[in-house]
Amino acid sequence: MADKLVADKHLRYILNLMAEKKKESFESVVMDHLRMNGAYWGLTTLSLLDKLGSVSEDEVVSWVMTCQHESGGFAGNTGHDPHVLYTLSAVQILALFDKLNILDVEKVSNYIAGLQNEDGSFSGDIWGEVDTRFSYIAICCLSILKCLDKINVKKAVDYIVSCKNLDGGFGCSPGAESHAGQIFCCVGALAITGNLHRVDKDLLGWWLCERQDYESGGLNGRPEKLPDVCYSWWVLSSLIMIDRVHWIEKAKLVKFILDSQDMDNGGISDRPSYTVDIFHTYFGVAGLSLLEYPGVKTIDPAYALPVHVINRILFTK
Ligand SMILES: CN(C(=O)[C@H](Cc1cnc[nH]1)NC(=O)OCc1ccccc1)[C@@H](Cc1ccccc1)C(=O)N[C@@H](Cc1ccc(O)cc1)C(=O)NO
Ligand SMILES: [Zn+2]
Repeated sequence: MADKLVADKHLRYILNLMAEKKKESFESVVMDHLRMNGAYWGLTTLSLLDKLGSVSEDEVVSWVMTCQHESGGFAGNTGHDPHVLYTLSAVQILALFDKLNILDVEKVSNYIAGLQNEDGSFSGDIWGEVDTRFSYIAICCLSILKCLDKINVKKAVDYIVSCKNLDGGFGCSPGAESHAGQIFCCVGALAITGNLHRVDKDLLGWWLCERQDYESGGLNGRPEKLPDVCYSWWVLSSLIMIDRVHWIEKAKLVKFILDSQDMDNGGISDRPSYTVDIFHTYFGVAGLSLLEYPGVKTIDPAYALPVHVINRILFTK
């Protein structure tokens, strides 16, 4: 049982992973093709713990830039194919280091805008898979780059609203079942574009607060599923964006996350006494940030970046 966040252990866990990356033994962290996402998860966790200064900014930034494709999009690793998933992670990493100025913003924003379809939806890459995940990624990325005017926001919003279900939730496409991850994407995109009035906050708030497991205090992603630390982010950020976070028991959720830590070697797993990974370490710390845990910097629920980073981007020239 844990009674506090062992931040120093998590710091050491992440720095070891990054050091391992140098030895290219990447399998132990996240699959090679997800490396850009893994870097975003690790670096954002460091930033939330106010330890971003522990890594070499030049080394990280120059590696990120080796992943940019001629199309303007970013790949999950050097030489891989570009995809919006990795393009957002790359832009978020540059934002963390206040290095957006090194980007050819025109090229990156054209890559993303080029993936909007006639019906307002977005494809993830040139192969055309459509999913509301990609709507969120496109809107979040273009908003950080201050280029939302490059897409048809009205059509994008109308497409997202067409994915709203009778339970108040959202799925990956029209008629697809509600899932907390997709709900985060749709609510986040609506929040960024100032369209939260299109959400039925009480109906959705009810579906979301039902995700909390009475026994463990953890949150699951769908009815009947097991609670999982990463839903501390997908469900909680959605509840905060629609102003219904008081409908869950925060203290019990804090305990669920703290009990999922590896107290000796650092890292957080998807539930108590399982194997840790960088993905759940990030979403556990981000969840604690949303729960205002002491010593963790505040994260923005829509942009999934520290609030001081968002303020620097959106409210400076
Ligand atoms: C691709 N992916 C997932 O599918 C995770 C898997 C999982 C973790 N815990 C339970 N399942 N699921 C996930 O992120 O679900 C949230 C979500 C679902 C749909 C849309 C948006 C978010 C994880 C990676 C992962 C794989 C396997 C084990 C742990 C992490 C992932 O990269 N998630 C992305 C979001 C995402 C989600 C699903 C995708 O098909 C692609 C991307 C993310 O969080 N980026 O910052
Ligand atoms: Zn998980």
